[in-house]
Amino acid sequence: MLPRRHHRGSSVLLKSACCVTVILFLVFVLWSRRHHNLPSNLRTESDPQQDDSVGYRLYSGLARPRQPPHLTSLKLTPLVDYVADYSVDNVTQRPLDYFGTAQNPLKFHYMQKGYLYQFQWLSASPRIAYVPEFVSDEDCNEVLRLASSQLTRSLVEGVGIDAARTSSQTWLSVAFGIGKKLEQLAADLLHFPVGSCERIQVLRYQVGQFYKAHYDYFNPEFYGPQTSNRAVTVFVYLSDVEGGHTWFPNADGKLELEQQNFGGCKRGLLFRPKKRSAVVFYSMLPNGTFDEHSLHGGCPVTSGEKWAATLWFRVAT
Ligand SMILES: O=C(O)CCC(=O)C(=O)O
Ligand SMILES: [Fe+2]
Repeated sequence: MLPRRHHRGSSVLLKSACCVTVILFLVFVLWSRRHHNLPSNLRTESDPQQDDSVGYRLYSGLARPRQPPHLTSLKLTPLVDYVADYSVDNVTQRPLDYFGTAQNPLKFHYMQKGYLYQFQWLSASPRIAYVPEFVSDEDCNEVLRLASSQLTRSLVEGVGIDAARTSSQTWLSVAFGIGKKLEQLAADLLHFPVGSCERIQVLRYQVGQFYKAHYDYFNPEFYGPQTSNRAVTVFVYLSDVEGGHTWFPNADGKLELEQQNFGGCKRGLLFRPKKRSAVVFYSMLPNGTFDEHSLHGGCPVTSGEKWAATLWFRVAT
């Protein structure tokens, strides 16, 4: 009898141990599913440790990852220009359908004219990519040196001075010097021809200054017929600052216009200004029409100065 009792006792113990292991395993699976594919710089709204120290922040509610299975092998494999392999986008003349999402960024490196880019596709609607190191520190400083003595209050196109936009700014020619270099870098990245970039806008936001959500594209409904239009914006951060995120409220898939609501900056996708990095976003859909999801703005700066350069690339319409 004794050995049998002993046996029963140890089997109960074994069963409990199994249960505990299964429970621990389930807890681990649930935990890792929640954190799977979330890079350390990306937190969802429900995460109390919201931290965008590396550059961008995601609020929950974005569309599910839309990554074709044949692309999984592309992630983080260096030094290959994958771009050549995929179907072409009418606006950029570059391949389409290689987007990731903010939850699951599609990251790759590629060489372009001697520059090694790390490129991350974060959103398909609107189409947004992030380039963590787009320009050098020296390039940023050179733009600031040239721009800082020439600033005037920013205007809103077709309106003039407006409470929707409170920054200061100046313009850089793309014909020579650092302006030419920036255009060349961005054109190489986008595969747009040099010459399709407008003169470069250099912006300075001081504490409390912002740019309410707007479109870069000139909608012919409001601005009349356009012979060319802004297809894509390369927004380059030239300083580190607190606040001043670039905000895409409709990157959560909902088309709610928030021009009037700067209590916003709490939905969609936000990029923390990080010196040397760039956000690339498209105002046009691949078929050349206007993308309503490309609504974006600059959130108020909370400490320091936000400096940035805007490069708008146009296509004929
Ligand atoms: O300041 C920002 O983050 C956005 C600026 C912008 O949208 C623009 O220059 O068109
Ligand atoms: Fe803009």
